[in-house]
Amino acid sequence: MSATRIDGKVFAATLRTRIAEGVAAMADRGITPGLAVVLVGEDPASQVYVRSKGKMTREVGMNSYEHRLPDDTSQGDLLALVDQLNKDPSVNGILVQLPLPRHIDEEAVINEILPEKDVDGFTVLNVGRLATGQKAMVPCTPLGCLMMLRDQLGDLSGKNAVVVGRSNIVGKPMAQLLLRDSATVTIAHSRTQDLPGLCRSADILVAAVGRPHFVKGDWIKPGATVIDVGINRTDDGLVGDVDYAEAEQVAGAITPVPGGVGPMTIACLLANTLTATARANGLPDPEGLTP
Ligand SMILES: Nc1nc2c(c(=O)[nH]1)N[C@@H](CN(C=O)c1ccc(C(=O)N[C@@H](CCC(=O)O)C(=O)O)cc1)CN2
Repeated sequence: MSATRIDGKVFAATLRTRIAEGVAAMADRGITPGLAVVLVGEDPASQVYVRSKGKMTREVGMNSYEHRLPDDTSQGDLLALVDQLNKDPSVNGILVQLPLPRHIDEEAVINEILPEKDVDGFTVLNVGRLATGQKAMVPCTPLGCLMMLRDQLGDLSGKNAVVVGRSNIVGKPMAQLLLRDSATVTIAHSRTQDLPGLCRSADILVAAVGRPHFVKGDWIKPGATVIDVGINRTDDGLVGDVDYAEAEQVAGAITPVPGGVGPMTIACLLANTLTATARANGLPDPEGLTP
């Protein structure tokens, strides 16, 4: 039997409609959320993502501020721009597009962003808040995965979840979010023994390793929900970390690539910007946009 295809494009479009309604409600109070996106260099994929972020920000009624800097921008100049955005009251969210050129210390730049404007949820303070169950800004990709999982499965408590990949951007925060929903969580990585066997124990399998078609059909428990975070550019086009053709024969539900997790990343960035704006203005968190 073929798995249910979890359509991230449709899910993200619905989410953006709700965000636009939240933005309209804020406009009634004279508030317009503002998102600043900083791109350093000319990485082609990053350029596409940043353009798309700007377009969708404007479409939901927010102000979009784009800062495109040359590849040889110094770390000092980038930090100065982040400081300027930190101080700008019209900017509620700041995102520095990753990856940064090699001569720039990514951690230093990210941690320069004020935690309350850190709509990526990458600063040490937000990471710590998420890990300790406090109100945090939550990284966009795992937040999008969580929304799709809850929509698909309802209550996640007691489910066995395996997250393959331990990056700061996806694997670790994904595991924290699943744990917060009382799933039993294992983080797997390159040194994990019997990875196929471990994956076969998962009711929820999240693949975030950055290796094309790494997870095979016979690694999947029949009926499991599979979330594929991979975005790998190959000669055959864009493919995920999961061998979709094999996996859909076994899984209960699965996200495709493209059109699965990817579109949710930008929708959740807008959700976080709305949340940051609400918090900055002493308003309650918008409903359904935070974990
Ligand atoms: N500061 C950040 N940098 C990066 C992040 C991030 O969350 N914050 N994530 C990724 C890139 N990314 C957003 O920035 C992103 C990746 C993919 C998509 C997406 O919609 N993908 C489509 C396919 C699009 C394509 O053809 O490339 C899909 O999967 O359907 C959106 C955003 C790294 N950097």
